[in-house]
Amino acid sequence: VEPISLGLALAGVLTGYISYPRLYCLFAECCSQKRSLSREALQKDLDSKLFGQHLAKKVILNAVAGFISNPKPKKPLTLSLHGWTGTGKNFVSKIIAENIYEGGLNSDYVHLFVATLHFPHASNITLYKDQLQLWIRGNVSACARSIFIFDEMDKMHAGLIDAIKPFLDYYELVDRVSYQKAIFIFLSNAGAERITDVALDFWRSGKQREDIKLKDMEHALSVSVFNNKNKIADTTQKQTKLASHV
Ligand SMILES: Nc1ncnc2c1ncn2[C@@H]1O[C@H](COP(=O)(O)OP(=O)(O)OP(=O)(O)O)[C@@H](O)[C@H]1O
Repeated sequence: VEPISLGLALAGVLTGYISYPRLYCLFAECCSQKRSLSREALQKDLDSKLFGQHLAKKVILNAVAGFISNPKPKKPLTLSLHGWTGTGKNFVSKIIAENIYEGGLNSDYVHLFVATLHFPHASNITLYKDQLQLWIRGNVSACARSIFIFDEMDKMHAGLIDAIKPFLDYYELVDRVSYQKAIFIFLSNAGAERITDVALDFWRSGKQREDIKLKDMEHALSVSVFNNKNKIADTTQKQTKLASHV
């Protein structure tokens, strides 16, 4: 085989490989999922890995599976997870990410922000706002199904939470970009005391933990948020208002 013909053939194959997305996606991570999310696989993961969180499991399974199977969601999926440290909020976010992208938290399409790490100085709030909005816009432009996880929401400046708000509404386009397929997950310790109180009340009255219904927790969270007129409560109230699933 002549070197020139061989070179041309190789170039042809490479061009075909790069220009044919499905083939390319066999070897590299792609925004369009390699496998669509399986409700059964997510349920299996939640059941086998996440313990003692029957309410979170149910809400997360229905919300995530329902959202991913909807070809035209009207707004992004927004989840707000509350609880004491070490109760599995980051853990369950990882499970969600892994069920959508093989790379999980390491995927190019999954972005984790930690309030105290990424936005430490209240004096830089204007800069953070601009950077965060540009980051979200850039990444959703590149991949509509981007996942953004915000940890320590209770420590996040309320102004920064306001900066996320425009992306979460029922807009078809914001500055020519659609955010309707994106997923936003907010994690915080806020409301944890009330959640424990409810669990303790159930235990004292001889009921099973699994008897706790979502409405019991929703009521407890809203009471704890609205009764506290401090800064943390303000950010928590904003957080729960941002989310369609708490
Ligand atoms: N409900 C749970 N089921 C199974 N494992 C859990 C659960 N909760 C926590 N873990 C284990 O503990 C580890 C720490 O939990 P995780 O980081 O998810 O807590 P967190 O709620 O996000 O805490 P923080 O508020 O401090 O961020 C997890 O990586 C996991 O191994």
